[in-house]
Amino acid sequence: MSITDMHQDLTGSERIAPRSDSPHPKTVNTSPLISAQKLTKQYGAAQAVFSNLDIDISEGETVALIGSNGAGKSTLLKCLIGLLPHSGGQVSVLDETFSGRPQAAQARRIRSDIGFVFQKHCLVSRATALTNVVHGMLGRAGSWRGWHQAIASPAWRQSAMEALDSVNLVHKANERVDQLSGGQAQRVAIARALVRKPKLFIADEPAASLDPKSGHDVMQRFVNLSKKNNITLMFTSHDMQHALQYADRVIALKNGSIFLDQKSDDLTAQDLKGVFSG
Ligand SMILES: Nc1ncnc2c1ncn2[C@@H]1O[C@H](COP(=O)(O)OP(=O)(O)OP(=O)(O)O)[C@@H](O)[C@H]1O
Repeated sequence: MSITDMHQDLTGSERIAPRSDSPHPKTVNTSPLISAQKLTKQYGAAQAVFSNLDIDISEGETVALIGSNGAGKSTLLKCLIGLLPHSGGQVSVLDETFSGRPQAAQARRIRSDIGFVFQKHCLVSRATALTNVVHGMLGRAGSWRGWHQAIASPAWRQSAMEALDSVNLVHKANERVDQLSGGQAQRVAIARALVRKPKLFIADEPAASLDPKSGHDVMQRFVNLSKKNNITLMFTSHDMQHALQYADRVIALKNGSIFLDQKSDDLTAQDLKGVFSG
């Protein structure tokens, strides 16, 4: 369902019921894993993308970041984990606190606790699913062994197989990624992120390239894995159904500010209407 269709469907203050197979209810630990105060980002001399944002994300939460094209979702994700320097304010993430950009050692520590999943899965298409999952270990000590499953340690290969198992793809371990469907490839990308045993998943439009059925399948698996392993998940999405159904909490950016920050269970159609209007 497109955003436009959803807006037409959602009228008044009608509540949006989670699907019966939704991962709700959720238990959420209260210690903040990410905390930003007065976060501001400006590219060069352009108008600030956002200003003075205050955000706290608790350990174990699943958070959807929504907003129109250009609202600043990807920029915010990157600023929150120090991949992009911010222009004002302060960020604490994974026990590292910085203003501007993290120091090199901080950046390494932060990155080592994050599993990334992107819209275009960014896998090596001519390599097997197993080798791609082993690639998740690149950046770890002795990581040259992460270039190919054949030179990976037995422990890493075992972890990679377990990660593939958790996305039900063990039977595809030795198939090249370019022989897999889009949904299967995205599940390999999730396994590659999971094998790092991260504390935080950062996912930019993880289901945007997929058809609706595969998109739901990938999101369902992704959220279930996050909950099972107590991994905090922040994902951006243009799909309101995904945001409502799979996130504990929805944050909407609009005109450089936080337009809405609510538990998904409490969100009404009326709340959502304004995110994309005006
Ligand atoms: N590297 C960059 N240099 C300059 N401006 C940038 C850069 N990256 C993003 N921007 C600008 O920052 C604003 C926010 O972009 P961003 O990609 O964060 O938005 P978004 O909400 O993720 O958009 P979309 O939904 O289209 O992916 C846009 O105006 C964009 O043009």
